[in-house]
Amino acid sequence: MPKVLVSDPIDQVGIDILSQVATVDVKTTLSPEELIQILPEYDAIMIRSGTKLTKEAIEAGKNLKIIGRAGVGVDNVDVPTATRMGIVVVNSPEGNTIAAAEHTIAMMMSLSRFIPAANQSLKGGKWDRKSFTGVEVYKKTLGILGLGKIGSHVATVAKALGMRILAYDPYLTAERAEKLGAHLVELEIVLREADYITLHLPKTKETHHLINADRLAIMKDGVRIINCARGGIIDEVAIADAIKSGKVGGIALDVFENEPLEAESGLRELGANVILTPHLGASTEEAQTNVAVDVAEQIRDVLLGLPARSAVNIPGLRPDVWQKLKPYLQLAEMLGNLVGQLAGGRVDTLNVKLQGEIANSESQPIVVAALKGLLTPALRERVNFVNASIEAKERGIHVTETRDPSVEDYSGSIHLTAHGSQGQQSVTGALLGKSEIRITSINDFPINVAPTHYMLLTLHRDMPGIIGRLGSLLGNFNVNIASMQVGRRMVRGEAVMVLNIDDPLPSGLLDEVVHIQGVTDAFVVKL
Ligand SMILES: NC(=O)c1ccc[n+]([C@@H]2O[C@H](COP(=O)([O-])OP(=O)(O)OC[C@H]3O[C@@H](n4cnc5c(N)ncnc54)[C@H](O)[C@@H]3O)[C@@H](O)[C@H]2O)c1
Ligand SMILES: O=C(O)[C@H](O)COP(=O)(O)O
Repeated sequence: MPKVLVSDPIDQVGIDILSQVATVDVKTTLSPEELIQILPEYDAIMIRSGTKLTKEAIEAGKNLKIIGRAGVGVDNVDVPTATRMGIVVVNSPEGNTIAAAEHTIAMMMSLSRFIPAANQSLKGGKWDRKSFTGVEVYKKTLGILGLGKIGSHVATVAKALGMRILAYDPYLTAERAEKLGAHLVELEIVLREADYITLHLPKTKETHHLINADRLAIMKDGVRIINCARGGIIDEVAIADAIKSGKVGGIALDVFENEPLEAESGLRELGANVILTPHLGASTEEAQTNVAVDVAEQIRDVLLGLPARSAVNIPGLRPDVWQKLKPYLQLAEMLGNLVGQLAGGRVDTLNVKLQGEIANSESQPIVVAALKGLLTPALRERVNFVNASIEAKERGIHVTETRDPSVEDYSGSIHLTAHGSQGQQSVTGALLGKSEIRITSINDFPINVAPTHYMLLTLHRDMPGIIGRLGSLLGNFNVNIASMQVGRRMVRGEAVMVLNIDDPLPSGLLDEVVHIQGVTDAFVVKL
């Protein structure tokens, strides 16, 4: 049974799903060193934001097949290292959207009405009404930085509260923003005009300290800022100074540059207009059930050899799409392997052409499967669907894609052309029925061959006696021929012959095959 480590608190429903297929160890208090020590034992790990999967930790996880993040942000996972090691990284992109958006609205209302401070005062024995006169959000301007899933829900709710919404998101269309009742504008306009600013961006190099002293300076006096996205998008020193100077009227932070927030952090010292929560955005019963089910199901599926639906480092496939594509993925992988072996030396370019009904399908998984096949002779089990593209890129293999829905020889077919140090080779394959794989052309010679483990291919002149001479040669070396096919474009012209053989070709025999009169080239293929 595979082993799964759960290293952050995850809803029991997720553990139950994992237990269907794996031995599950829940260890939520591991130090980074302890994690590195035990990670080699595990096939999968399920985490939240608490566990840091650094390069060193992932490299220690020699047997890891999948990292499951029960939540959205994968900034605590070194995804490039996981990808290079062929480890799928999955998350739950939508499971906690509503929870995080509602926490944001709660933060905005709490900032406006001093609810946490008033509560603390009352419980401290006071009846102080004067200190806690708030402001209304109605008719105020809310600036949303990042109008993705959470930002969009915040916009919808804020609109219903009567707010004017400005949004900054360079990757979004103005039409999408308008549909949400938001005006898409430049960052500077949001900063200058908003009464409230809320962040819903990923943490990236560009968003690091997006809110810094210079940007705080151009904001409206008394602006209130909410960050339920990621620590580090706001410069914490700059914002603390802006609170102290009165430039900023209030801040509500759920996330911090360092988590857990240091005991001695200056943020803890600030007054009633500063609200801090310990990364609670996703902490609702509903969200925790959603993300646990979402991610545990993906870990279970990957351990069973099925695809993940929301992988961040390979194209995720819905089960129905995967069912349809699966035989084509096998076909593409076989063809990639075949064309790579025919090409022999270094391959510089691979063209993947999708023909017939498959031409309108999602191409990326098929391209990845072809690359996996192409690289398998060199990399063996080191290459998989996760790292095939990156391995190909690192080897300088340029991939092009074309589509031709008009090809009707078979319902759907895949044509691969490899250019490399030893010239150009091409192969085509199709499905017979729903899933039987056939090689249907080699270097544009039409054939119809079911691929087998060992094959011998010749390029030769179509002339009497050549098949007999090849048959006798193999017979003399005790190589059994299972089937044979010849493909030619014209009588007595160039031809290709494919022999399915039961045994590997003895060493040295290929040279003798090439020396048969009329044979111009020969290849041994092992699939
Ligand atoms: N506090 C929590 O517990 C909690 C819970 C869930 C998500 N999150 C965090 O909230 C953030 C948003 O999550 P989401 O699910 O809405 O993500 P999302 O991917 O749906 O939305 C992010 C949006 O940010 C935009 N964006 C990216 N780079 C940008 C840039 N440089 N400037 C402006 N916009 C940019 C994208 O175009 C996208 O529309 C993430 O950082 C996520 O990790 C926090
Ligand atoms: O990115 C997320 O999903 C949130 O930050 C939630 O993090 P958590 O799973 O640690 O609550």
